[in-house]
Amino acid sequence: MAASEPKLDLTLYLVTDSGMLSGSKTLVQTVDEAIQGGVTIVQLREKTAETGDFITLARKVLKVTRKAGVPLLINDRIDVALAVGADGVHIGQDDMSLADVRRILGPNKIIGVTVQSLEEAEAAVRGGANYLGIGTCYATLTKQVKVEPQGPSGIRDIWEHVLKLPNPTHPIRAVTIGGINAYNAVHVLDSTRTLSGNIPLDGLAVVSAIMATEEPRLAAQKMRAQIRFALENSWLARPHSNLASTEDLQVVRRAVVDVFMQIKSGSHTPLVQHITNLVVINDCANACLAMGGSPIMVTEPEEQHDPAPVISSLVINIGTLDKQQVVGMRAAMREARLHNTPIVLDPVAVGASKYRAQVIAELLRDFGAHVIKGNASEIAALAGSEEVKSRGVDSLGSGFSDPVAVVTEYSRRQRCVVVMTGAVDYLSDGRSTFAIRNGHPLQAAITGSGCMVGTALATYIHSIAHVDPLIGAIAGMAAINLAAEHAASRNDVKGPGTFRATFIDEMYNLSSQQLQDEMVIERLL
Ligand SMILES: Nc1ncnc2c1ncn2[C@@H]1O[C@H](COP(=O)(O)OP(=O)(O)OP(=O)(O)O)[C@@H](O)[C@H]1O
Ligand SMILES: Cc1ncsc1CCO
Repeated sequence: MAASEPKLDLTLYLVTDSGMLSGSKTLVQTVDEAIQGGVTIVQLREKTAETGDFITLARKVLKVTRKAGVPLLINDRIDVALAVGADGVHIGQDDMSLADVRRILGPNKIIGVTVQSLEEAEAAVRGGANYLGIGTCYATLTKQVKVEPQGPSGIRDIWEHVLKLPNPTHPIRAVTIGGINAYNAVHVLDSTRTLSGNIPLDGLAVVSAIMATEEPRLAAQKMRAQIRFALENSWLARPHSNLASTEDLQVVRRAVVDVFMQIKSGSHTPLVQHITNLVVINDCANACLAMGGSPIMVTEPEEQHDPAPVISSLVINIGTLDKQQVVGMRAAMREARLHNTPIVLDPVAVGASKYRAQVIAELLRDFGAHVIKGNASEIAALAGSEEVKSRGVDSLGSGFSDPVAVVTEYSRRQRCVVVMTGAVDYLSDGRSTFAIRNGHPLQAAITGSGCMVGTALATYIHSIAHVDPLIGAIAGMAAINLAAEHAASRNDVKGPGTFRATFIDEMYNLSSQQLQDEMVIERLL
């Protein structure tokens, strides 16, 4: 590329659509302000414009992009790109072939290609595309799509595939497109990281998130902040779980006790939002308080926005699911994602009905979670295993023959911490896997002991930026199980009823010294 031409930076890629403009600003103003807010590359897409009008518009936009040193690509129309001297073009599968476009534009222009399958992606890379627009991530009104939205995991499959191609002639870059906004940006970037190597996409492409707002500069700034978080601060971006992955178990134990101490000492009181089931809601609120957190059970969809900035962590538990509750869960998870608030997902009885399975699949596709916690049958249902069956909310039988492989593999696939409860609890972030051998059979004799584990995890994993989710999860799991052991050993506990009340007392009484001395933890991977 000639020195005077702008550098290809795909971090925040704006695709225009003049049909979406809010009315108060022209397309040129919108692009200008969006660039000031942090857009790094612009594609002018005018599907219905007459050639002359398209060229006039492209010249005006080019002035703005050149001033900012940002590349301008023209969608589909090689003639328009040539006429105005744009920096390149973006083509789809139905447009002129990549080889022809390259021949016409020469080696120095940027050519991007929309790809929707492994085959299309491979062909575009082999044909010398400068970048791929991998789509469609989510359903959108912007463009009539012929292929079903693939969700982040489908996008990741394509990204992973192209990065594995032997001997590419140039570095492979890619963005994804389709329904991306500031709410899902971090989730999309996190969950499209390759399974081998943890390599993120180069950026995200947006249309309506910027074009349809009154404040394109602000919208672009928000997107940039989210992309920066995902690429630099999300726990998947950090040299991940460096604490949990140290060989020295003493280091892990100390980190766990530190996380516990922060809450116990009162130096931090996490505000733990729950949208949980009707059976356990009161027990979970009391457990949260007893551990040093502050519970807040906000469920109404319209009410999710206001408290969101001060929520420390969010528990989503589908125990007594109803349609209206799902709307509230979606609104809460959307806000949590915007604020990078850790989400603990408890897929209660997910194997019991197709409805539950569908709700969980959609929540995971659209928002993901930082922690998924379930008993063996719930994890089996999610991971697509037939090995462990459920009966209602309970897991049947003795569990998996290889629980470590199951939790580790599922955690890798979901890009989150997975906690599988039972007589032995397994916790994994996909790289390190631990067992916790604390707890008491009386926990299985009261309802909601699994749901209270969700509360405990969320209480200790109160900040994605400051707490390693696996360390926080170990702290929550060990603390609640030690409380159960202490309660069960008391003379005044005569059975499940007195155990239930005493269990809360012992969560309140547990000291960091007891955690340190009595936690039975084993590294399995
Ligand atoms: N036999 C046992 N020995 C020790 N701890 C146990 C035993 N059974 C369950 N637990 C503990 O109880 C807690 C809940 O785990 P469990 O697998 O029973 O959850 P669950 O089936 O989801 O519960 P629920 O549906 O009642 O909420 C975990 O902390 C686990 O360690
Ligand atoms: C019994 C029960 N049914 C739905 S949720 C719940 C609480 C334990 O998971």
